[in-house]
Amino acid sequence: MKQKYDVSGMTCSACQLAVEKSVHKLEAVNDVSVNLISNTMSVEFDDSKVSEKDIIKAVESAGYGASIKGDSKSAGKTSEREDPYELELSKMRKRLLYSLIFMVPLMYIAMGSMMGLPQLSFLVGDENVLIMALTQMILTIPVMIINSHFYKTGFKALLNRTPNMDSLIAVGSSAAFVYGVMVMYKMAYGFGHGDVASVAHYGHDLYFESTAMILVLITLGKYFEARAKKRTSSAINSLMDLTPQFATVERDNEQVDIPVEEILIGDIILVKPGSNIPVDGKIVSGQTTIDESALTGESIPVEKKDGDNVMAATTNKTGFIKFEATHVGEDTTIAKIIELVEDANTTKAPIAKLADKISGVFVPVVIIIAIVTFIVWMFTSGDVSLATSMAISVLVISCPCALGLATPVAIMVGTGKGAKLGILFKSAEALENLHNTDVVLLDKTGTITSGEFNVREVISKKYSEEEFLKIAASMERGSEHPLAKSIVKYAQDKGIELEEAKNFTALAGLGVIAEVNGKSYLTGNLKLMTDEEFDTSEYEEYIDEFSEKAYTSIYFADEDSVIGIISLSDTLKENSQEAIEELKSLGIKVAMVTGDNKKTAETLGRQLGLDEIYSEVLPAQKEQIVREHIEKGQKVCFVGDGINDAPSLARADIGVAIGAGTDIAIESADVVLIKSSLLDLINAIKLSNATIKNIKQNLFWAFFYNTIGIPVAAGVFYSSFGLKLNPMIGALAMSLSSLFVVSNALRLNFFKGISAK
Ligand SMILES: Nc1ncnc2c1ncn2[C@@H]1O[C@H](COP(=O)(O)OP(=O)(O)OP(=O)(O)O)[C@@H](O)[C@H]1O
Ligand SMILES: [Cu+]
Repeated sequence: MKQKYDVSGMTCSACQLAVEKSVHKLEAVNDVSVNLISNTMSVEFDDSKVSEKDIIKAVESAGYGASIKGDSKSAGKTSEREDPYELELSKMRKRLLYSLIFMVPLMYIAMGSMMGLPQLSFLVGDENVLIMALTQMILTIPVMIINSHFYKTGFKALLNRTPNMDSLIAVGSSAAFVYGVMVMYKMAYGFGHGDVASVAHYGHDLYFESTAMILVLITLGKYFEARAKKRTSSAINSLMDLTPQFATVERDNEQVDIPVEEILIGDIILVKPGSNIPVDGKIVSGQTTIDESALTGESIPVEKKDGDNVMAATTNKTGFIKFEATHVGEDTTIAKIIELVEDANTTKAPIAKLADKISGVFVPVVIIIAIVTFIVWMFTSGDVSLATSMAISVLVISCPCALGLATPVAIMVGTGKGAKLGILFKSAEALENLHNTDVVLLDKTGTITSGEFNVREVISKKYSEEEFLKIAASMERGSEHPLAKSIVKYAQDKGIELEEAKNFTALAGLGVIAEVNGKSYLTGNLKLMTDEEFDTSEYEEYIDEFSEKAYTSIYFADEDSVIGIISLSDTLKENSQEAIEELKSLGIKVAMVTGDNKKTAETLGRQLGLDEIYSEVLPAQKEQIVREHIEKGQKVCFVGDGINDAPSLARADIGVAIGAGTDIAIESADVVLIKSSLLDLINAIKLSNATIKNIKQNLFWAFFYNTIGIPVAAGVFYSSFGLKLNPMIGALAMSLSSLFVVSNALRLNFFKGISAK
C-alpha cells in the first residue's frame, strides 16, 4: 500500500536523505521519497510485513518526527487549515528579534572600537581586555540559547552519523565559541603571570561575534527562504481558497450556517448569487448560471437548472439555488485536484537523483575538508587563529540546501503553475519528462474532436426510418460510446419510444450485440460486419460518399443481413488544428490513432496535416502502436480520453488524459488537461521545458557556489591573492545561496501559456 506522512524537523537535503535511508532499511518497504518543500514522505510498503508504527519509528530513529498525513483532524479541512509556513515564520521572527537584543551591543563592543566609536571606559585598554572578552561571551551565550535548535538538531544528527546542514552550523559556531573561551584562558594566564602586553592583542580575534553572527545570519537566511517557500505553494493555496469555509444548510426546516467540513451527503445547501459552491452536488430547486472557470477553464458561465450537477469551488453567478450534496470532503472534484497536485510533490524527479547522491555525502565531506584546512594552516602558518577562522568559514559557507532544494522547489512552483493553467501533473517525473517528447500520438474521438456526434444520415433499405431508428437506439441505449449516446438522443428527440434491449454485449473497438423485441441485432464497424460475413455492398456507395465528408458510419444487421447504416459527424475541437501545428513547430511528430474507419480517419488526418495515421485499430492494438514507437527509441506521449485508451496511456512514456474523459483514462494518465483543449498540451510541454531549464540553473548554481565557495573559504587563494573569508561573510553567502535557488524557482510563476484565440 501507499501512505503519505507529514515529517517534521527536517531542515535540509541531508535530513531528507537520512529519513529516506532509515525508512528504506525496513524490510518490505519498496519505495520511499521525502519532499523537503512540503515536508511530506510517501512510502510504498507491504503492510502485511511492516506496520505504520514501524515506519514512524524509523523516521524517529533518524531523528525526526512523523505522523500519518491527514491524521490530524484539521488536515484537508478548509476552515482549520493551519499554515505550517506561517508557524515557522513567526517562530523565526521571534528568534531574530530576541537575538538582536544581544547582537547589537555585542557587535558594538567587538567592532566599534576598531571603527573608533566611543566605548565604555571599563572595556578599553589593554588592562581591561579580559573584562571585554567576558562581556562579549556573556552577550553571545543568550544568542546561542535563542538559536539552540541548530545545536539540538545538528549534534543529534551528527551523533546519528547522518550529519546535516545544522550540524555544519552547530560545529562551526561552537568551534568559534570554544576558540573564544580558549583565548580567554590564555588571557587569564597572561594576567596571572604579569604578562599583560603579550595577551592584549588576543582581544581582536575572539570570534564570539562570529558565533552569534553565524547563527543570526543563518536564521535570517532561513527566514527569507521560508517566506519564499511559502510563495511556492501559493498556487495550491489559491485553489484551496476557492471553497468557502461556511455554508448555509437546511436542517429540520431551519437554515443553519455550518463549517463546510460538517456538510453530509444528502444535505440541502442554499447558495446565493455571487457565492462559491461549497461541495459537489445536484440542484434541487432554482436556476442560475455558474462560472466553472476555476475547474474547467471554460470562461463562459454555464446555465444550470433542476437536476444539473454543480461542483465545489465554482461560482454561482445569477440565481438563488438549493442543491443536494453528493460529494463532500475529500471526494469533491476540487479536493481531488488539490490532492493530485500535492501528491505530485511527494514524488521525485529523476533529475534530482544526482543532487541527492551528492548531498548524501556532502556534509561529512565538508567536515573533513574543514579538518584538513585547519591542519594544513596550522602547520604552514602556525597561526591558530587563522587556521580556526578558515576551518569555520569552510563549515558555514557550504550549502547542501541549495543542492537539495534545486529540484523540488522548481517542481513545486511548476506543478502549482500547471494547476492554475488547468494542467495537472501527477508526478514530478511527468513534469520532467514531457519536454523530451519525440512523438505525440493522439486519439481521435474526444481528443482531437469533441466526441459529440451529430446524426447526419440514416439509411435503411429494409425498414422505415422510424422503425430502423427504434431498433438502433434501443440497442445503443446500453452503450457508453459517444456514437451510441448521440444515436439515442437523436431518436429520443424525434419522439421515438425505445424498447428494452436484452443480452447486451459491447465488443470493444467493434460494436455492440443486443436483442430487441426477441430478435438479435448487431451493430458496429465494417470490420465487425466482415468478420461476421455480412454482405455490405448494398450500402457501399453511401459509406464512400459519407467518408469523404469525414463522417463516421456504423452498420446495423439482424440475424440475416445488414438492415441499415447511420452516419454521424463529429466536430473538430476549436484549437486542435492550432495545437497540432504548434506541436510540429516544436519539432514533435504528430500521429493519430483511432478505432474509426480508414477513409474517415485519412480525410481528417490530411486536413490536419498529421505525420502518421493509424485507423481501425482495436484497443489492444493502440497499446501495440505505442510500444512500437517506444521500441524505436522514441519518447512517446499518448493523448486520449476513452476507456479503450487506458492501456496506451499507461504504456506511453507520458500519458495525457483529457479532463472530460473517462475516469479510467484519467486514472491511467500522468498528466490531465482539465480544460480538455489540446492547446494545453503545448502549454504542458512548454511548462515542462521551462521547469527543467529552471532546475538546471538551480543545480548549476548550487554546484558552482560550493565548488568556488569552499576553496575560497579554505584559504586556497590566501597565499597568492590574500583572499581570506571572515566566517561571518561565509554565513552570509550560505544564506544567500539557498535563497537564490528558491527565488529563481519562483520566476516560474511568470510562465505564460498560450491560450485560445
Ligand atoms: N456502441 C457502438 N455502436 C456502434 N459502433 C460502435 C460502438 N462502439 C464502437 N463501435 C465501432 O467501433 C469503432 C471503434 O471504436 P473505438 O471506441 O475503438 O474508437 P473510436 O471511438 O471510433 O475512436 P477513437 O479511437 O479515436 O476514440 C467505432 O468507430 C465504431 O465504428
Ligand atoms: Cu544551507
